[in-house]
Formats: sequence, C-alpha cells, structure tokens
Amino acid sequence: MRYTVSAPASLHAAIQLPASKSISNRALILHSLAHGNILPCNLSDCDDTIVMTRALDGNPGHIDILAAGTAMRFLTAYLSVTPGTRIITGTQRMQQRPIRILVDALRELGARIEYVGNEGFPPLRITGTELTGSEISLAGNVSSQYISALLMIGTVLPKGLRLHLTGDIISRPYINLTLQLMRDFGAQADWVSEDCITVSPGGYTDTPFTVESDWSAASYWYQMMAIEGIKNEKIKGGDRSSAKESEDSTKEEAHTAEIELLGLFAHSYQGDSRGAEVFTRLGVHTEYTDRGVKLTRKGTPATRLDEDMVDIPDLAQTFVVTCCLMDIPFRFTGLQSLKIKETDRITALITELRKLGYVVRSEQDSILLWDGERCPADADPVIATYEDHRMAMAFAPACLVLPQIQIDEPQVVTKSYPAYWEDLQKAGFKVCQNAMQS
Ligand SMILES: O=C(O)C1=C[C@@H](OP(=O)(O)O)[C@@H](O)[C@H](O)C1
Ligand SMILES: C=C(OP(=O)(O)O)C(=O)O
Repeated sequence: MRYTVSAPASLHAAIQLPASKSISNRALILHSLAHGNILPCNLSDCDDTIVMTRALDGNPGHIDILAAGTAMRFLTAYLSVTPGTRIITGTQRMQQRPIRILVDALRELGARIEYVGNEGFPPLRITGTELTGSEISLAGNVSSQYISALLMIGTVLPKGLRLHLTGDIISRPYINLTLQLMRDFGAQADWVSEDCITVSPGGYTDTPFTVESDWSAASYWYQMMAIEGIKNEKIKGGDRSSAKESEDSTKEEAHTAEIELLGLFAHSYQGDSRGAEVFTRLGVHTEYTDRGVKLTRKGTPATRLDEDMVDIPDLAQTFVVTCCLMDIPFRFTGLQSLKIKETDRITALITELRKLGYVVRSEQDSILLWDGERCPADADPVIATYEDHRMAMAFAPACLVLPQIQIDEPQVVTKSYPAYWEDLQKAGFKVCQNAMQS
C-alpha cells in the first residue's frame, strides 16, 4: 500500500494524542507482577501494547510480540520469574535485534533461557523459576530496555537487585521512567550512584494508574508547526510581485497557525518531553494549558542545530527531517542505538533524504550531520518506511513544503500511533491511497 499526502492551506487542529506505549507496557508488567485487579487506565491501542496485553492475558505458550522492543525485553525478564515454559518470538527484524546482554544477566541471576534460533537473538524458550542471584553488572550502552526489564522484576526477587551499569549509559530517561513507575506501584528503587541502581525486595501494590499521552507522537506535530513557518517565510520571500493581499494573509496565517495536543503535561514522566525545548530553537512555542499544550510559531529559528540525542533517540528522525526541510545544518550525536531499532535508522534516513535532495552523512555509526549539501531530488519521491513507524511519521510532514509526498507501507504507524493518518486528515491533510497500489 502507498499513501499520497498533501498539506492543508493552513494548520489548525486539536489532536487527541495516543497514550504512551512505553508507559503502557511498563504499567501492564507492573500490574501483572502486583497480581492486580485495577487495570491501568488509558492504555495505548497501538500494536506494541496489544501484543503485551495478549502475552500477559490467558497464559499463551507461544508469544509473538511482532516488532515491539519493549514487549520482547520486558517479557523476557517477566517470563523468567513466572511459572511455566514459553517461547517468545517476533518479526524477522525482531529476530535481528540483539538480546544477549539481557539473557546473560538473567542467566547469571539463575534464569532458564535457551536460544531457539541464532545465539544472542530471539526467539527464546524461557522456563520461569525463582531467581536467587541479586547483584550483576551489565553494559548500559546498547539498550536501556535490558535495564528496565531487570529492574521491574527486581522487587519480586527474594533478595532484591543491585545493578551495576558499565560503559556509557544510553536512553537514561527511560530507566528513570521505569524507576518512577515502579515507585508508583509501591516498590523501592533508586540510583545509589551514577552507575548503580538498587531495588529492595517486597513486590508491588495494586494501584490505580493512568497513562499519559505520548510525547514521541507529539514530536510530529511540533515538526509540522516548525516546517509550516518555513513554508510561510518562503512564500513571503519568494514572489514579491504577487498581490499584497496574499502577503498579508500569509503573515496573518504564520501568526495564527495553531495546534493543540491533548493529554500532555509539563512535568511528564517521559524523556521525550525535552523535544518541546529543542523545538523552541526551531521557532515553536509551547503553552501548557489545563488539557494539554498549544503550539504556535514564535521567534526566529536557529541557523544551525547541534544536539546530543543520547537521551531522546526516538526523536532523531523527527529532528533530522525537520532540520533538512528547514534548511538548518545540524550535527546530532549520541545516536549509537539507532542501528538496532525497527530498522537501521541511520542508513534509512540517509537513503530517504537523498530522494528529497539532501546529502546527510554519518560518522562512527553514532552521529548524523548535514552541512547544507544538496543533490538532485527525485521528481516524484516515494519514501520507503522499512517497517519503521517513525520513518512514515517523520517524512509525512514534508508535504508542507513539497507539492505532496508519497509514503510506502503507511500502515507501519500502528506500532505506536494507529490514528496518525486519521489525525492528519482531521487537521486538513489529504491522505489518498494510490490507485495503482491498492
Ligand atoms: O524503554 C522504552 O520504553 C524505550 C527505550 C528506548 O530504547 P533503547 O533503550 O533501546 O534506546 C526507546 O528507543 C524505545 O522506543 C522505548
Ligand atoms: C525504538 C522504538 O521501539 P522499540 O525499541 O520498543 O521497538 C521506537 O518506538 O522508536
């Protein structure tokens, strides 16, 4: 399937964002470990949360978590302490996403896990047992999900858990998110030094819990607001001979374009809420209201952007595409985890941006940079999405500065934001399924 997306004349929308899949999937694991009766409220309806709910309900012997990294990692630890033998697997891509660091750590604690296919990768056969270990070291520089997975089972271990993290610690806000939710469910867990976390034994308490809206999903709306401003600048600066009336209405439009995102809070649990601050440098102003945030254009965008993204890896695609379309050279560091996500996001970004005429480069598999270099753009670009929801969502806003954009396999968005295309339509975008492709 392929969608052709084109932009509305002006951007005005109030959008109910999806719930955070990161929070939903943690809340579901904690709810299960608490043997709770009070189901968390406002759970995400995305694929990654549906597979988690299915795995935890009804005790299936064969669990397919499709493409959900959190479900694969969190359930591997969860099943290690849950009676019974199960096989857990996922998509072809999931079978290429490494899990050895987590499996080694769990085995050191006493877990019974076997590789069903390739060593170091899913699928896994896991037999739940009591884990008697309580102190381990593991690398903190590959995926924070391994650490979150271990922490969440820490409080149900007889002696609790002491985790020493080696190397640089990536995606740290996701570890803090885990600790925060664990505390909300009654556990004692905290950093005791820069690289060591302890979890006391004692288990969880059944607790009412409501999931926040998703700040990672919000980033695509911030992106639209940022790009919209550039479009208006171009129109204003471009055809100076055009009627003054149109210039005035453009000015008015640039001033009034407004998007409201419902269900976000200023003091969010989510690290990706830092995106709001980075977007102020791209001319997007955030006003917190009692029901979410209002985005408007304010100030002059920076002339270049240098940013360490080690704590906000899921926003990398948003900022890379936004800066190219806004003609803002950039250097983004801390991207070492991008190669093992839904696709190799470093390669995917470089390949797809070329189609739009931008020559982006990578360094040491962890940096993406653009110095303003251009190449001829494809006449009618079709963006490949590589089974990666964020490729579709980060490239669709390009239609604000192009006549239209075509997105291949657009249904990938269901991994985290099933209503993305419907929400674009609510905001006035035209989303058409290509006749040839249907
Ligand atoms: O714990 C989580 O909810 C997540 C952690 C991050 O992964 P890494 O820790 O592998 O970077 C992030 O990319 C992912 O989307 C969600
Ligand atoms: C990397 C992501 O998800 P996961 O690792 O949980 O599959 C993501 O949503 O961008």
